[in-house]
Amino acid sequence: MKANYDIVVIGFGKAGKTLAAKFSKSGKSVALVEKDKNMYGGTCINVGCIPSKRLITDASKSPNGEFEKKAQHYKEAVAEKKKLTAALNKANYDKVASTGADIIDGTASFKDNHHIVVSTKDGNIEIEADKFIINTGSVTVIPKIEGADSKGVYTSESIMNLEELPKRLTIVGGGYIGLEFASMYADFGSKVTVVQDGDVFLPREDEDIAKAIHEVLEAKAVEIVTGAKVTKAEEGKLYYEVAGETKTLDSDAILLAVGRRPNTDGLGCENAGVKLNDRGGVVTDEHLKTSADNIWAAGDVCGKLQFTYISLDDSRIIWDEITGEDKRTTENRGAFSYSVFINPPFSRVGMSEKDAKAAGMEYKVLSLSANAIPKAKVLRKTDGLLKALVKADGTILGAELFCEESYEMINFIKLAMDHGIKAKDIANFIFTHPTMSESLNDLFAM
Ligand SMILES: Cc1cc2nc3c(=O)[nH]c(=O)nc-3n(C[C@H](O)[C@H](O)[C@H](O)COP(=O)(O)OP(=O)(O)OC[C@H]3O[C@@H](n4cnc5c(N)ncnc54)[C@H](O)[C@@H]3O)c2cc1C
Ligand SMILES: NC(=O)c1ccc[n+]([C@@H]2O[C@H](COP(=O)([O-])OP(=O)(O)OC[C@H]3O[C@@H](n4cnc5c(N)ncnc54)[C@H](O)[C@@H]3O)[C@@H](O)[C@H]2O)c1
Repeated sequence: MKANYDIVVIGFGKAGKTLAAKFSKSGKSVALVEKDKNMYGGTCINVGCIPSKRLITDASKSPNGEFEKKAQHYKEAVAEKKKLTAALNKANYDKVASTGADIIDGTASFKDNHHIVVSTKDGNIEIEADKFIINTGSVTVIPKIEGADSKGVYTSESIMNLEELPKRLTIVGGGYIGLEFASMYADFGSKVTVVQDGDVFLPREDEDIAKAIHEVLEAKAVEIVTGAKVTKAEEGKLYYEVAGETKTLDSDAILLAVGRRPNTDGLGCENAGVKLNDRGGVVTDEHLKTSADNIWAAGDVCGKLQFTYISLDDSRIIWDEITGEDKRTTENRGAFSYSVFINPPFSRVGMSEKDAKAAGMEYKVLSLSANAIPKAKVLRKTDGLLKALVKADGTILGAELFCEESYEMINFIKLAMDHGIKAKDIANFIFTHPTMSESLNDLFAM
């Protein structure tokens, strides 16, 4: 380890590991500082996307019959998930280390805009660098309620290590994590209740889509309570108020899923002239440069979109800026897409009908029931609804796909939108058969 580097990356997230490896391969001297050995590779592979999607996959294979059989299947799934994350953690470490970058185990804090102090198990070390990249991710928001840290209350991270399948699970929050875990634990065999603060279920989505998702969750016996003010958690009991009445929910586990906030605690940004917004996110320009001229920030820590693929794209933007190519920015990366991995998955790109109405745009809605798709019948997955929004000239404004394999199909539509491909081109595109994507022929027929 040296005391001086060209580039120091703080945090082993998606952007951080990508940039550390690329800059190191290009001949720069690079150090990557990570505070937790269990987090080599970041949130996604250790405690986020990959373990949750592995468990979601295994949940869909839960055996029929008595709860004990389901609980055993769940226990095995958790054990398998641990093996997968351990293997990925090692592979991520090896991949970066093999480029010659130094990986430093410790917690970094800025001393000024050219120096950090790293607190390691052997004491503090000071490191100087020409440039810094902040990639410290986000942390779970713990709501300010009595008993939030009591026994039986979990975060997404800790519940994925719980080996006993809860018979009854209460989830606070009906966002991405809340709904994915609701669908997953219901598939594993838990009786799930989701308690959320707002009055409207899935307020970001169109009403018909939210209704279709609600119905599918209800069919799995997931109960959704809206407009609730959660007040206390105690010995598995969740206390909340709805319409002025105090209610109690008994459960074997409570999952807190009310959001994640940028992780800038103790980073000493103020010492380096790096401005934060009122939610603690690092403020950047469209090149992801912070208010300090030699410091960039990528991923969840910016407090905007919290997705692995956005962190990866942030790495492209920073690479372009530092290497002088200056091509990609946060303004030109195209339509924003996402998938919620419930069963069936919901995926969206671009505008919803709600968005188009609010923007006062002229649009036409194209829709299709998942039940009309031959491949959906083959897969025995006929629940769902597909919607697309187009202008009169066939320009695609957005799509909302609630159907099996939508997480693959949505990427095709983003590509079409980013490259100005029109509805008629998709309506006449030759898809292989039988596939879920071929339904886009019918969906986009105007
Ligand atoms: C349960 C769950 C499921 C998810 N599912 C999906 C999904 O399906 N698809 C998707 O795209 N996204 C998903 N996400 C979101 C996704 O995981 C994050 O957006 C992404 O991992 C953020 O990556 P990042 O590059 O910002 O940083 P991270 O991967 O969070 O890495 C930050 C790293 O910085 C380290 N660190 C923090 N502070 C310091 C410091 N001071 N010094 C040194 N090291 C430090 C941390 O230990 C951590 O390893 C999910 C998240 C969760 C929690
Ligand atoms: N498939 C994916 O891409 C995926 C999956 C999981 C997580 N993520 C990322 O992780 C982030 C965090 O996920 P999340 O689900 O924790 O956050 P979220 O912001 O998506 O949802 C939080 C939910 O909690 C509700 N809420 C807030 N405070 C509450 C309270 N006191 N009581 C009851 N409900 C309350 C909100 O109304 C909202 O519905 C997401 O924003 C997303 O970017 C992505």
